[in-house]
Amino acid sequence: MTTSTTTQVKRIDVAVGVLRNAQGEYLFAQRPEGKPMAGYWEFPGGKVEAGESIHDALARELHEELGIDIGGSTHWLEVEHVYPHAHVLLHFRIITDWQGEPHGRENQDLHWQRLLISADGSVDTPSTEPILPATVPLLPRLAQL
Ligand SMILES: Nc1nc2c([nH]c(=O)n2[C@@H]2O[C@H](COP(=O)(O)OP(=O)(O)OP(=O)(O)O)[C@@H](O)[C@H]2O)c(=O)[nH]1
Ligand SMILES: [Mg+2]
Repeated sequence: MTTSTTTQVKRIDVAVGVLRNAQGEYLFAQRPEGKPMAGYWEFPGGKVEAGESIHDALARELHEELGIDIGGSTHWLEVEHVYPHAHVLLHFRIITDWQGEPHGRENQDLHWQRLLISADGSVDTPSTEPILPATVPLLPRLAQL
């Protein structure tokens, strides 16, 4: 029996795919109804299952969510974030090589967006607002790659 009154939420590993096309645009997806933080935009991806590598989880998630098959993926960075609904460790990987045309297989809207840095150093993403809070601070770094 536990005597603690605090709720310990287990940290979840999430594989996140940063898809960049030949025009230098990045793919965003809108979280569908029924998921936590529905309506927020994100990079596609999802939870890593037991025994999976991050790359394998990403390949599976992008097939499930977008109907594409990725070639390689390159580690970019990791970010930890605590939401009311979850404590996540996000593993971002960059992908430039895939087969198939991404389409929303879970009724999510998709949008390819160029990342332009504005005068104050932030990135304008007018077509994909709001973006998940843990992902927003990474956009200026991505725009400079
Ligand atoms: N895919 C993705 N998830 C992100 C990003 N930023 C961020 O904080 N997250 C968080 O990471 C978690 C991703 O889990 P998910 O609910 O999408 O997982 P999933 O695709 O396996 O969904 P499912 O469990 O409904 O099948 C969420 O808590 C989400 O808020 C991001 O840019 N992309
Ligand atoms: Mg997902």
